[in-house]
Amino acid sequence: MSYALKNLNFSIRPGEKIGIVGRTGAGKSTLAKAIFRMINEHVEGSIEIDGHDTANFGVGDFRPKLGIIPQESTMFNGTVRRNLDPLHEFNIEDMWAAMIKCGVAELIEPERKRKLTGLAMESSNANDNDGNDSDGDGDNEGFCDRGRRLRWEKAGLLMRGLLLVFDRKPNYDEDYLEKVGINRDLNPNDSNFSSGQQQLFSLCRLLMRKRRVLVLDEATADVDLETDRKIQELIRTEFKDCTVLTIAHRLDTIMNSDRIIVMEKGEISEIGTPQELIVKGGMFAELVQANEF
Ligand SMILES: Nc1ncnc2c1ncn2[C@@H]1O[C@H](COP(=O)(O)OP(=O)(O)OP(=O)(O)O)[C@@H](O)[C@H]1O
Repeated sequence: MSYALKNLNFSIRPGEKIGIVGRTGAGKSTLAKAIFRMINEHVEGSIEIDGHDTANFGVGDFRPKLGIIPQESTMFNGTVRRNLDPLHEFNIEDMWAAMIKCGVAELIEPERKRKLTGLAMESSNANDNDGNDSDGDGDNEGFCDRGRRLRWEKAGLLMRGLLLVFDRKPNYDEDYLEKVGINRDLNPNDSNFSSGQQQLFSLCRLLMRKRRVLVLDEATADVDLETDRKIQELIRTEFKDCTVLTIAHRLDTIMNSDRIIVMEKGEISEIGTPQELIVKGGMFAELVQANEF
């Protein structure tokens, strides 16, 4: 029998960021599936997490500790909200915070940025309606109100600035989110979202759930370079304590990894830091030189 994976023997330290590369059919996705025990037949050897052989656990015991963004991101029939939280595990605030971080919020509410900066204007207009010289006696009450209004506006802007600096979000309520479309129905069969945008949804799901081991299988293959960079930065900050295995087709995506695994015909042909592998002059160095990603 010919095996899709063979002679694999390696350890990954807690919190390590591992990039996995290799040519098509080298066994990268099979490795990810093996970690998740999505392959159970014809398996020899063992995979241990925290010193425990995963074969001794029920899948339900350890899968909640793992997270994966597969090559093909999936959208379900149902609302945006159901797509992110099918089991109703999260409150709306946490969901919205994750959506903002991943850029999903802007997909369902394209005018989000404008609204954030425009709110001060709205509050100013609201004051105009009920604050200006309301008794009509022509005294300088309007002037006083204007001064007060300006102070409120400044305080509002300052508050918004602080919220942004500390990465907090304004208090969005259900009505507001209903209006921007969190309960909008998505039909996976129509072209509501591009495949890159669907990958952002998958990332969002992952961000809401704290997993200790993550596997990203070409998770950003369909997003543009700029978005990919932002996502990698997000992964570095949000998942800094997690062990992350990133299968990538783009050099940029994995160049900041702690170590790189190069797969070839189901085996590990090279393993080491990116610098070590470049100096070594093997397949990884060739891929870098040819920029073959
Ligand atoms: N379910 C399966 N049954 C039999 N062979 C399989 C199965 N899944 C994958 N293989 C084979 O295992 C090998 C590795 O496939 P795998 O999808 O892991 O490669 P990969 O490195 O992820 O490729 P790609 O970059 O194209 O996604 C291939 O030869 C493939 O044909």
